[in-house]
Order: sequence, then C-alpha cells, then structure tokens
Amino acid sequence: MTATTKTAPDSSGVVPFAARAPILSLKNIDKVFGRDVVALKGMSLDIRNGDFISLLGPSGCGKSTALRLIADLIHPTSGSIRWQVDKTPGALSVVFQEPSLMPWATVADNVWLPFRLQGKSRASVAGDIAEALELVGLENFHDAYPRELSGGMKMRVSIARALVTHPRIILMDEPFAALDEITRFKLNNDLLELKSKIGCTVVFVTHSVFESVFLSDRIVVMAARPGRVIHELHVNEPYPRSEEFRTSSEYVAHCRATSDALRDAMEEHI
Ligand SMILES: Nc1ncnc2c1ncn2[C@@H]1O[C@H](COP(=O)(O)OP(=O)(O)OP(=O)(O)O)[C@@H](O)[C@H]1O
Repeated sequence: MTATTKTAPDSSGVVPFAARAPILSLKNIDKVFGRDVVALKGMSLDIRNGDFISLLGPSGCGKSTALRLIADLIHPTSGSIRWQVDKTPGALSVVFQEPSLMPWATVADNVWLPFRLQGKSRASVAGDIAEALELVGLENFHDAYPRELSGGMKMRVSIARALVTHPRIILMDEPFAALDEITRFKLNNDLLELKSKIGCTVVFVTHSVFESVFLSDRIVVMAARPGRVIHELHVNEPYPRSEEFRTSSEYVAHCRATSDALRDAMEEHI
C-alpha cells in the first residue's frame, strides 16, 4: 500500500497545514542497521512550524529511529534531512521515556544542563531556568533533588530541561508511557497548555491511538518490516483541547479512523 492522506472534517481555529512554514524536511530516508535490518525505508516527512505530529505504529516500525535521525544522533543510510531555518544551538531538544535526571544535582541544576554544555554559567541563564520551571509548574522545587519527586514531577523536570533553550522543535519519545493513566492524562493536558503558551513544534512517539488523537494535529502512521509511513491523518480540531474533547463524538470519530489506519499498519508486510 502507498501512503495516503486522510483528512478529518475541518474546524475553525487551526492554522491550515499548507500555510505553515517548513522547519525541517526528511526526504526519502532509508536507515539500515548492520547488513539487513531495514529500520526505515523511503521515509519522507515535512515538519512545519507549530505542528504537533505523532508517530504511531507497531513495535519495530522505526518510530524511535526516525526521532534519532531528526535529532542527528544517528545518520541516514541514504536520503536527506534538511533544516529549512537556521539551526541555532538548542534549536532542537529531546525528551525520552526515562527522565534521565542527574540524581546528585538539584532540579535547577538538572534544567541548567543544556546551557552548561554550551558553556553558559548558571547565573547567566537563571531567568530561563526559572521560566522553564514555572511553565511546568515546578517553580517551588528549584532546590529539590530527583529522589524527592514523583514520577510525573521527574518527567516535568525533563520537559523543563528540554524547554529551557527555547527550542524550535521538541522531540518526545514515549515520554508518558511509564506513568499511571491519571498522571498521563494530566501531563497530556499540561503539554498542550505549554505548547499553546510557547508555540513550539512537537514530534511525539506513542503507541496510543487515544493519546495521539488528543494531542496531535498530524498523525503519521507507520508499518514495520520495513519501517515506513503508510498513512497521515489530520486531526483538524481546535486547541486548546479540554476534557470535554476526550468524550466528544469528534474525538471518537478520530480515534476510530486512527485505529483503522493502525490496523492497516499491523496487516502490512511487503
Ligand atoms: N542500534 C540498532 N542496531 C540494530 N538494529 C536496530 C538498532 N536500533 C533499532 N534497530 C532495529 O530497527 C527496527 C526499528 O526500531 P525502532 O526502535 O526504531 O522501532 P520503534 O517503532 O521505535 O519500536 P518500539 O515501539 O518497540 O520502541 C527494529 O527492528 C529494531 O530492532
């Protein structure tokens, strides 16, 4: 099957996809590990300013590989990845499933890390650190240590660390998968609020149809063996999205369409 675009009914308030300026483009990417593990085949994706893109698909379809390629942590076997805007230091940041905080450092020192790696003193970026912690609701925890925080709070620190450099793109690899459902819902809501405040672009890896529909305006559905894009769905529903959206008929319709696309992905083998 070739990649298709499924477009959900239009609603007001969402910037049309075609009107968004491109930030980064993947063109016809192949990624082969070793001799014959084809993790990605012919993947193309335009990431545009303000997108919230979810990469959704079965285990092994190459979601994390795509994210690592975008983050420049690994390189494509063939194809190209091009920034369409200037890539300044801190223009891209990554949030992983594990918060991976330094246990010996305070919350504020953990958030300082990306600047520290750029050689900037903590004093010179104190305002940015305070702002990032306030954005994730941890303004009273500057001096706490990771061991004093819940799982959800640790993930908030990890998100603050990703935000602190004011990135153009935030890549998130199943950041909430290890959290309980209530914390996950809360962080989903907070992430959308955060995005509307700072206007960043997000690429989010998930296994969850429900999470992808709630958060995204573009859902890229991938199939495995070899990893590739088989559908792109647009969730043209306005932000902010509230708890009411989770129980609306529109949400249910998008979840059904996304489940159908995921079923295609599970059945696809070249
Ligand atoms: N460093 C590596 N060396 C060899 N094979 C790899 C490597 N990284 C990924 N792969 C393989 O590439 C394929 C895609 O892996 P990837 O982790 O990107 O999938 P995924 O969709 O993120 O899976 P999951 O949902 O289980 O995390 C898999 O077959 C995986 O085993």
